[in-house]
Amino acid sequence: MDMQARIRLNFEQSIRTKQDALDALIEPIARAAGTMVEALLSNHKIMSCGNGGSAGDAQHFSSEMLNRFEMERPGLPAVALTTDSSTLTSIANDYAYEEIFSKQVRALGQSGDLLLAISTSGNSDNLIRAIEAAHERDVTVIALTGRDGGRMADALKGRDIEIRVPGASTARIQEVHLLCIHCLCDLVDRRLLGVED
Ligand SMILES: O=C(CO)[C@@H](O)[C@H](O)[C@H](O)[C@H](O)COP(=O)(O)O
Ligand SMILES: [Zn+2]
Repeated sequence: MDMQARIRLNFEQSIRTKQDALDALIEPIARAAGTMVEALLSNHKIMSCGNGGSAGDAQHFSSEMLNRFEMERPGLPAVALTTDSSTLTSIANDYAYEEIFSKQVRALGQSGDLLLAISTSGNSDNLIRAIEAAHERDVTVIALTGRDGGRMADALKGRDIEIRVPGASTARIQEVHLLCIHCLCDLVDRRLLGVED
């Protein structure tokens, strides 16, 4: 396959994955946005985490909360657990890589806060541990997953929400995760600012 055909295929697969996800994800995204608005209005914060590209997504989300998305508004309380290299390396070095997020959730998480946990496979151990730590702290989890939801889907409980992208390719799932994150930011802004349409 030549390069141009390959590019066309990537675009087409990305479009198809988004199209397939639309009907399945409208309801959980709306519910997750409602949960975020409720938490933010009660002065709670949103922590976020993920590995690799999903670490970038976690930071993408927190920057749009802390700074702004598309509308002018005060910054909102969010913290990406993926950014402090001293904390990440010391936890991984002294304990285990699996603990890099859970230890931060135990230190920072307070009852009523939220954790946005992002994984395409749903099987990353450090995210499973972060979810367990969130439950210990009465922190509700919003999970962006893919494939069959993996072990993360099984770890969720109570008011937790899973936004599971139907698909098998990590890259394509990540592309839909970013769209979900932008939907969440858009809905949060509109609800907080009272924009009707
Ligand atoms: O961005 C990509 C692939 O597109 C990679 O960096 C990918 O995020 C990494 O392999 C992650 O470790 C995958 O973790 P997960 O999505 O299965 O939790
Ligand atoms: Zn990637």
